[in-house]
Amino acid sequence: MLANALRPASIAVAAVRRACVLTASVFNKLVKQETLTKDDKSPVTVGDYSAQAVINTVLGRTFPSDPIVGEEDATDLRTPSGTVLRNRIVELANETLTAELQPGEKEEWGLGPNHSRTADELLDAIDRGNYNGGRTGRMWTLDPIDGTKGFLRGEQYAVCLALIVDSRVELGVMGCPNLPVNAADPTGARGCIFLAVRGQGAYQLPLSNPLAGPAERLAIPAFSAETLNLLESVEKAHAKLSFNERVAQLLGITRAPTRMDSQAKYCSLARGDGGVYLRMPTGVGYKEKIWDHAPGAILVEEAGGVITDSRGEPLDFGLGRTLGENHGVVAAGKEVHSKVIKAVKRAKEEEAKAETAEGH
Ligand SMILES: Nc1ncnc2c1ncn2[C@@H]1O[C@H](COP(=O)(O)O)[C@@H](O)[C@H]1OP(=O)(O)O
Ligand SMILES: [Mg+2]
Ligand SMILES: [Mg+2]
Ligand SMILES: [Mg+2]
Repeated sequence: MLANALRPASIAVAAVRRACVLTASVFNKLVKQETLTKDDKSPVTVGDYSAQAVINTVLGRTFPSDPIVGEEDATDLRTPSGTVLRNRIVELANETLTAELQPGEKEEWGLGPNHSRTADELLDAIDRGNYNGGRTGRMWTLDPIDGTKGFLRGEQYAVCLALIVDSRVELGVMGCPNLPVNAADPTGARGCIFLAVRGQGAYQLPLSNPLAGPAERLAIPAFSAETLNLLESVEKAHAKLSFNERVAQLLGITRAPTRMDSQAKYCSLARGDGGVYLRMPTGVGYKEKIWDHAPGAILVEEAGGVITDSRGEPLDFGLGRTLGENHGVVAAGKEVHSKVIKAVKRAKEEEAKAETAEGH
C-alpha cells in the first residue's frame, strides 16, 4: 500500500485516523461547556483542540524540525477559566495517543501505551501550530476539525492535514468519520480516509484500518449537463449560494446542489459524487485559510481535476496562513472546470451590470 511505502504519508494517515477516533467519540459525549466561541464568532470544541494536540504531537516526534500552520492555539486553555476544558483535552489526547498500535503503526512515532504526555507537553504541541507559513521551506498545515458547525450538527466534517514544500502541496490526508463509504449507499457504512501524494495518485482508504486495508484509487469521472451538480457549503455565511444558482443555470445543470460541510466536498468531488466544487466569497472580506484547501487541492489534482480561484488563477499556498485576497475557489474535472470558469465570468459580468443599473 502506498501509505506504507512513504513514511510521511503513513505517519499522516495514522495521526489523522487517531484524531478521527477521538472526534467521533467526543461527538457522542459533547456537553455545552466543551465548546468555546472564538473571536471570529466560530465555535471550537474539545474535539478541535485535542485533535490538534494529537496530530501535532505525532508530527513533533516524527518530523521535529517541520513547522506547522495549524488552525487552533492554546491561549484560551492556559487561562484559569480554561482549566476544565484543558483537563478534558489532556485526558482525551492521552487516551488517543496511548491506544494500542494498529497494523502499520510504529511505536517510534510516539504512539502506544507507553506514550502518555503531560498537560504542558500537549498545550505546547497545540501551539506548534503557530507557524505563519510562507513562500519557501517545508511545512505542515492542519485543520483538526474542518466544518466544526457540521461536526456539532452530527453531519459532515473532516480532519485535514497537508504537507507543503516551497508553496506546493505534496501530500494531503483527510479523515471523514461521517462520510458514507459509498455515496450510492448513504445509509450504509461510514468513515473514510482520503490520501493524495504528488505524482502518485488519490486514494480512498477504510477509516477503520487505513494502513493495512484496501486502497481504492480515485479518478474524477466524466459528466454531462444532465449528470453534473454542484457541491457547496451548508452555511450561507461561508459562500455566496445565490451566485452558485446562477452559475448552475448557465451550465444547464438540472440536478439540485449537494450541500455538505467541510473539505468532505473535495473528497466527494474526487470520487465523482458531485461534479463541481464552487465557493464564492460573500463579500465581507473573509480570507480563506490554507488548511481549508491544501489537502483538498492535492486530492482533486491527483484525481485528475483542476483547482483554481474563480478567475482561473492557481491558489497560492505561499502567502502565509491565508490564500490572500479572496477570489473564491473552483474545482472540477478538467473539461468541466473550464466551462465553470466561463460561466462564473459571465455571472460576474451580469452581477456588475445589475449593480450599475441599480446605481451602486
Ligand atoms: N465567514 C466564513 N467564510 C468562509 N468560510 C468560513 C467562514 N467562517 C469559517 N469558515 C470556514 O469555512 C470552512 C467550512 O466551510 P464549509 O463547510 O461551508 O465549506 C471551515 O474551514 C470554517 O472553519 P472551521 O474549520 O472553523 O469550521
Ligand atoms: Mg474553526
Ligand atoms: Mg476549516
Ligand atoms: Mg477547523
